[in-house]
Amino acid sequence: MSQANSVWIADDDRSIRWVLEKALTQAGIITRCFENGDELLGHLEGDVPDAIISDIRMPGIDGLKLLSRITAAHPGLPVIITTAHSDLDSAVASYQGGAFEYLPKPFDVDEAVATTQRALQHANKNRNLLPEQAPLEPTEIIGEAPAMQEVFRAIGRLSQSNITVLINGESGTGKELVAQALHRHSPRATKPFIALNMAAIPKDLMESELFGHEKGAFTGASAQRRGRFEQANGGTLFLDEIGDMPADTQTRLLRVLADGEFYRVGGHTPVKVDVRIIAATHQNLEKLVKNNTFREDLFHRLNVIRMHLPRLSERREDIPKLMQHFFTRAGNELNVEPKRLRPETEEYLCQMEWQGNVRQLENTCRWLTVMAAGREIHIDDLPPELLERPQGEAAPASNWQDNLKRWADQELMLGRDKLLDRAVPQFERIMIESALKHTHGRRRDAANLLGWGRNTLTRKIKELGMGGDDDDD
Ligand SMILES: Nc1ncnc2c1ncn2[C@@H]1O[C@H](COP(=O)(O)OP(=O)(O)OP(=O)(O)O)[C@@H](O)[C@H]1O
Repeated sequence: MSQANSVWIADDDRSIRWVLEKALTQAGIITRCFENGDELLGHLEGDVPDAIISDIRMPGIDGLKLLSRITAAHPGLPVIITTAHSDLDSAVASYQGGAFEYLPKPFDVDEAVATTQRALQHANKNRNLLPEQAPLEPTEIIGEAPAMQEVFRAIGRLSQSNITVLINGESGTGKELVAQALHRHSPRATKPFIALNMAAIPKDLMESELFGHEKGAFTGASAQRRGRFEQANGGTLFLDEIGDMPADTQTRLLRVLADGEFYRVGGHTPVKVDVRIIAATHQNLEKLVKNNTFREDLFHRLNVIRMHLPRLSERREDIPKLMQHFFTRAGNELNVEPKRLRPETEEYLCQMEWQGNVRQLENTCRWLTVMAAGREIHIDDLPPELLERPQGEAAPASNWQDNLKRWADQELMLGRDKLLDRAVPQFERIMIESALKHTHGRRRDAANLLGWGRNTLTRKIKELGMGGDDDDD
């Protein structure tokens, strides 16, 4: 099979085109230059190179649009984006659009050549891809919030490495999605990505699940079985909820990481593997180490690069886009037109807590796609559990004004009126109850604490139907 060796360059700057062409030709790469993206696109209809280098800003179609057109028409064709604005946004956008790499300008010529060579190697690998190991279906990661951009940047930076990564974040924040992206953008992309959730496997089966077993190793082991480590050989093993891994398994895992080999359960021959580990947890591993439930040495092995995924309520600005994305997906899956949110519904959903994070949001969109009658989603269409405060969720005492505001907004959005008629009596009732509790039922003292006269308090108690005899003083 021929080696990938041709690169197309789109840049409106003549000197850049010249420098790149010269350096790449010297490195034995066949180049072709275009002054802008439109010209390059035009030629793509007749011929396809092995890699593309494109500037981000050009007259006509810009580099990012060009990138999305190319990846749509030729998935797997590596595109390197060069940018004079090595700012976050463009880097993130190029990652999201599927750039192979971004080169901030002014770039070092040797670096540009090395990056191009890597892109060509990648193209070679894709060509030689074994049909049995299809690459993962890429799932777009939505995120414009600064913390998510930080995550994209890290994925970009780590894209050529095999380094161990530890991802922290609550359940449903997208840890597995990020682990997949790390894999897809790594030199192991064409090898397996195996995900395993420690919390979901019974303790006694964990070792056999990870390391496999020999025939007869235990009752029920009727045949030899390869474990996840062997399945992931050459690729990535994603260990979710690593904090739930039992102590014995932690010890074995540590040994595999140190030696690159292990024994199947009941086996005597070591099995060699080359596996990249990405671990994730919603727990505070440092705390588990302090409590002696997690091995400190294992923690240090895993904690090489740390990534944090914020709760959805800490990146509310992403909610509208995420919902749009999930509606489109659910619409496609169910073969119906994607639902749309009315502005007040969107506003209402944006201020919710989303304890289950992105997963809960995704499930809600799927539910709405099935259940909502019309194309537009009204607040009334929302599932009942979203219209009430979840059970057991107490309003934080220090921030009652925010909660009150949220309540008022919610009532108004639901089309209710005469809010004060309900809110003021409730407010007074709470104040009176607290004051009376504090004074063990002595009304005179309670009235003082509240700043009312004694008679006012008595009247209010009567009006509010709070009952009880005038018991005191
Ligand atoms: N930023 C995002 N953009 C698009 N989809 C997302 C995003 N984050 C999460 N999702 C989707 O939300 C769901 C939950 O994500 P994922 O399984 O990666 O979370 P997790 O943190 O690994 O959860 P758990 O710890 O409970 O396994 C998945 O269907 C995933 O595709």
